[in-house]
Amino acid sequence: MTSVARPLIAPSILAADFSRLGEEVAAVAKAGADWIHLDVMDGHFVPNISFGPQVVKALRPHTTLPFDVHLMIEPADPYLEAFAKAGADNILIHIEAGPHAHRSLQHIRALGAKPGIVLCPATPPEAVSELMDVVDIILVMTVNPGFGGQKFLTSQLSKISRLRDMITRSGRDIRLAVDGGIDATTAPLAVKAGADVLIAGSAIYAHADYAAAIAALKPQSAE
Ligand SMILES: O=C(CO)[C@@H](O)[C@H](O)COP(=O)(O)O
Repeated sequence: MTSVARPLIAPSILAADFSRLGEEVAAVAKAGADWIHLDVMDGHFVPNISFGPQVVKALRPHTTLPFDVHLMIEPADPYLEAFAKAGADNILIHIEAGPHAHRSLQHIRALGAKPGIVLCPATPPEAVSELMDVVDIILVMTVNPGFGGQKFLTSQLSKISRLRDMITRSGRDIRLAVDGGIDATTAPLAVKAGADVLIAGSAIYAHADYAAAIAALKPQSAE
């Protein structure tokens, strides 16, 4: 297994208080977050609905941190430009959400955002092997997407390790993110397997002290 020091922490606002989203974004930024993770759900690709580009745009003035926008929508292509214009820095699409991921990722880069690809738990790491030259971020879902507060799937740890090896072999600077059930117990497992971005909703927003919650996700060796 590979160990990656100093993982980035990206709070998922899905677990925030939606009646005060702007304040919630600013609060985690102040508490030491590195990115803000925004989950976009369409009620079709995943069985839940969250928000669209207007909310991303409304939140943009509340922090200068990068916005990591995870599109759980199918199709994604018609909406890429709207999310880029709304202020998304990273735009991530699912490999399972359409046949032309390569084209979509190139489009995201042309829009001026960093392209990312997301894998559901059932998808093998090799599914993204032909995309290594066009992605800046690979996101391994450690739960089935659609809801926060689910249990971390330890079955995904070997996938993280294999993707870390694929990234090393590519020679490219690709971030390897994990999302779903990340807390103080599972974060070190994901980092040991090779993850360098930890996305967490409940483990941060359900905590009274956001700074302490973010610090608790950082492995001791990364302090
Ligand atoms: O994309 C998703 C869920 O589909 C995640 O970003 C969750 O929002 C993470 O929530 P926790 O598992 O950390 O509560």
